[in-house]
Amino acid sequence: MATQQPLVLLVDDEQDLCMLMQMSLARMGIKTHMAHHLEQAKYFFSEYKYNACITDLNLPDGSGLDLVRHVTQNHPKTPIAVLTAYGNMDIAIASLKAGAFDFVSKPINQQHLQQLLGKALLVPFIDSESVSSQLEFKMLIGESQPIQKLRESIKKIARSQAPVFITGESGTGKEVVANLIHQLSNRREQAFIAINCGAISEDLMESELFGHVKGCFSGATQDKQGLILAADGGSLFLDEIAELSLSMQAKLLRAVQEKKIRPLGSEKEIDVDFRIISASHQNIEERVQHGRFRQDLFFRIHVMDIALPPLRERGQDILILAHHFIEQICREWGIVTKQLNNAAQALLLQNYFPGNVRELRNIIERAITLCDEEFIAPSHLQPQSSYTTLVKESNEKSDFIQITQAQPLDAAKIPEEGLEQFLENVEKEVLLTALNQTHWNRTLAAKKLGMTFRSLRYRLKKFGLDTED
Ligand SMILES: Nc1ncnc2c1ncn2[C@@H]1O[C@H](COP(=O)(O)OP(=O)(O)OP(=O)(O)O)[C@@H](O)[C@H]1O
Repeated sequence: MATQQPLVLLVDDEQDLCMLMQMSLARMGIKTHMAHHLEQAKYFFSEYKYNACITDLNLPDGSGLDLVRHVTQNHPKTPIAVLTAYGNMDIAIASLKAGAFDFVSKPINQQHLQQLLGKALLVPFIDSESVSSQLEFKMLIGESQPIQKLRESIKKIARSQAPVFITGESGTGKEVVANLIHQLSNRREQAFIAINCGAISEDLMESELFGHVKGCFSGATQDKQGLILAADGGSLFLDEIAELSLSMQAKLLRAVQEKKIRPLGSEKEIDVDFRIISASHQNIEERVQHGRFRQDLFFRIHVMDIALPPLRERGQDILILAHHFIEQICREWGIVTKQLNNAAQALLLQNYFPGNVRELRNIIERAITLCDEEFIAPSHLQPQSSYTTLVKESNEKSDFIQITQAQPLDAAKIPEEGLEQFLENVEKEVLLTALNQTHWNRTLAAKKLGMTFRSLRYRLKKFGLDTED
């Protein structure tokens, strides 16, 4: 908490309630002002510098939501929380979307109020437009309309404590966005912990997330802190959350709801305060309908949502990102920055990019390796492998398209490359066909191939086709 006595504005037309909150906050050493009308609150904001504000939503001369917007716009450093009628989640969510920090349900629980203020006053929001825009433009490259709109939503979302759910195809930047939300939030001084739930095996998941105590299973030679506890005070990013098993979902729900965890083999529960940001490239609502994702967990993690556009729908961002990656890679490698010639730019603009921004980066990295001249040409822009643009219209000619078909099996002929290699080639072709038919949606591809997502990932890794690393 700030060393100077913090000043908080309480806005409610119920004077008794204001007094009650005033007494409760005074016990925390917090000084308060009271306003009973919207206009009065705005006037106070023009006269004083507040460390936080709590407002009712129904004010005699307007809505508390107006005050949330006013404060978000004009006093971005001040967290503002709203008072809502018990159980009115819709309005609470609308306030969070408008930029509110958090909400407190009436009748007010003193302990909750104090916790909320404690958190609000702990670390101030970034108040300087220039610092926050520097971060936004450095971490999230792109100028297209969807990206400009995204930056606006991220700024509002970063001001709240609410769980965020991010959807988007693989490689669209879900982790980049989750990290940016964290960096712009007042949790930025604590850890941002990212986990890919699809990459950790079921048996290890509980110990990874919740930790374990020494000796609770063979191999547990010492206590281990779980990732949730590592995110204490900060943000936990669960990528591919739909991959969690139902039993892990139940445990996670408890951690999110109760803000407590129990490491494997431990008797003791540990308090933990983390903001959950999750992501999936799958249709999670469909999984809820099919009973494969818990509805109660879905509601908990899905308070604010963000949908990321695929790269192919971001127009000139393809070139902006390509230039960004060229500069970044050439700088890292200590070589003179290269340029894309016109034909190379045109070629990039017509690519489908099933692997989105990650795929673009890989193509650029490879082009820089192949190109000895100053200008990168189409011949340097080799796709990640022969499958990259197979999803493009089949009659559209592109330098990217280099389809190699497995030769049909001639039963009378022994393959020259040997059985192992032959079978591997066939396996690879089948994987690529399934991936292309599903536009690189690995979950659908796995389904088509009658295998689990994990098994598909294992095979893709084996062939170096996993675009996820
Ligand atoms: N807007 C962007 N600006 C700069 N780099 C980006 C942007 N979007 C994505 N990237 C880069 O692309 C790569 C993939 O991004 P990220 O891991 O965030 O995608 P993702 O959607 O989380 O992927 P997955 O679903 O496979 O986990 C990273 O190297 C990231 O830095």
